[in-house]
Amino acid sequence: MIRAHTVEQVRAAEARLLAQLPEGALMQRAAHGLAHAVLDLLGGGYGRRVLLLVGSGDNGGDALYAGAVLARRGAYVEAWLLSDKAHAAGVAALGQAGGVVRRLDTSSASASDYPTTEQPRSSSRERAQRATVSRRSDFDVVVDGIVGIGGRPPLREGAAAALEAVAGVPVVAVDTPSGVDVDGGELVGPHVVADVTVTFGTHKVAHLVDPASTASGVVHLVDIGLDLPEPALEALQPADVAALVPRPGPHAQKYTRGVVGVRAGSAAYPGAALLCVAGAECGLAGMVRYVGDPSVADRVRAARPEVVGDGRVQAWVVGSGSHDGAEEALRAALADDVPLVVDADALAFADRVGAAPAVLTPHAGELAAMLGVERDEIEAAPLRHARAAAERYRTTVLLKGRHTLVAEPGRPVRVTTSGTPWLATAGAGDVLSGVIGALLAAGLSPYDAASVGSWLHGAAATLASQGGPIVAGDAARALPAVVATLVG
Ligand SMILES: NC(=O)C1=CN([C@@H]2O[C@H](COP(=O)(O)OP(=O)(O)OC[C@H]3O[C@@H](n4cnc5c(N)ncnc54)[C@H](O)[C@@H]3O)[C@@H](O)[C@H]2O)[C@@H](O)CC1
Ligand SMILES: Nc1ncnc2c1ncn2[C@@H]1O[C@H](COP(=O)(O)OP(=O)(O)O)[C@@H](O)[C@H]1O
Ligand SMILES: [K+]
Repeated sequence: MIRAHTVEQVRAAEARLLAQLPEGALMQRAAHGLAHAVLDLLGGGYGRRVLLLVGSGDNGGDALYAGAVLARRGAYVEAWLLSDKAHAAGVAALGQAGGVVRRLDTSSASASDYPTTEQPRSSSRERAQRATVSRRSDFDVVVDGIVGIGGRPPLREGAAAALEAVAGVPVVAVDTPSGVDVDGGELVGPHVVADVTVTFGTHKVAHLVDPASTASGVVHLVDIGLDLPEPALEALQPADVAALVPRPGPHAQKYTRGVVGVRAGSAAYPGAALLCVAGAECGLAGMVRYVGDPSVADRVRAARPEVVGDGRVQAWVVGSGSHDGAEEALRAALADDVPLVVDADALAFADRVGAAPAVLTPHAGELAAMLGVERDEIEAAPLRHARAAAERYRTTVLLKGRHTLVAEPGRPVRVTTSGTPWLATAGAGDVLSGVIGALLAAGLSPYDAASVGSWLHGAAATLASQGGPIVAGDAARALPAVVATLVG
């Protein structure tokens, strides 16, 4: 499991640890982890050219101490101090290791004000090294130590101008890309876009949740020994999914494995019925029933001979492509008093679900309609809105997107990091609702069914895609192979 904690949780854990350790020990752990990640990225230290952007807090301290390690490994390291309050001991350490420190006046900053070739007092060895640093774009890497968990977004003007001055150089962010909303994962103004983020102790919400996660690049976690409580957010990993995926026991029967019923599709959208059934037929439940318009039911049975008609089920999937039959389909499903997946057209009636165990599966547009806000507000703050919807409906809400979120009152939000943008294709959501229904029928809780189903759906898309285009049915067909690799 990958876990992410809030700034407040990290600070509390850090305070407990600091009380037991010699002064500065924690920052040294962080700085060494950071330096080694930069060395890995650069393939070594000698002859490499590193620029540190240093803010006023401990985030800058981490960058400066890491810079000292890199300088001792033979790198040319230059620090631009963006504040006159930069970490004093870190500045001294970098100087002693042979690094170059520049104090910048960020009050009048524009990108063109930043240093290019001219260098301050220096030894001949330093001058010789620096001769290779002829243009600002000649740095091999920028280490973003502007702000970490102490930052309040957006980035201040001076820091933003410094960034602009080195645009195009790969960036390693210290702890978080500076300027992002660390706990909310929102982007509210200028911020760093990192290639790699080296974080400490635990992931932060912004590393996993969109839109901020797109600014984090590859996230590398350095263990600094924090003892942490239940996280704010978690991302299932293959081993977690494998532990949760239902398997038939030696004496399994189709009924003990669970029966999933599908009330989806309509004469207007027969394909939704086929795709939802294809997801439900991933093999994780014992049987699939289909109930709907007779012409659609004929097509489902023709395509899928295993599918049977109405009868007892352990879970219903309702709404994908149901069109104007959604309200009636939801009413009929609710009458059975079993867990259900409420998708697409049925989401307009989500209030009727009441206390029934359920997974609501909106995309951003559907959630916008449910909450009475604009779609772009959901896209700018998916975590906030997924949580709000889970509270409003008192149930499990799965908000679809690049990093799908599963929110349930009182539980860490689960974020799906499997998948590929090729999955953004018509009907993919219908397949997802079917898979989640199968997992509910097999006995998983709504929270586990939603997060495991979403992970499998993303992994199946990646497997089917192989880096190229797919249609929704391709993801459905790849589901059994994904499950096989997990449980095999
Ligand atoms: N908490 C922990 O467990 C650890 C923290 N460490 C480092 O310490 C960092 C936190 O340090 P601090 O609490 O000193 O805070 P930061 O260094 O993250 O930032 C605080 C400083 O940045 C300035 N600032 C705030 N918003 C800004 C903005 N939008 N633009 C420019 N400047 C802004 C503030 O004036 C403040 O002085 C972590 O992110 C991490 O890098 C590590 O050294 C080790 C362990
Ligand atoms: N950029 C993306 N990267 C990865 N997955 C995506 C992306 N955009 C959408 N998806 C996934 O594709 C599916 C689309 O579902 P949905 O929007 O309901 O489409 P439809 O209504 O056509 O079935 C969801 O599972 C969603 O998480
Ligand atoms: K940073």
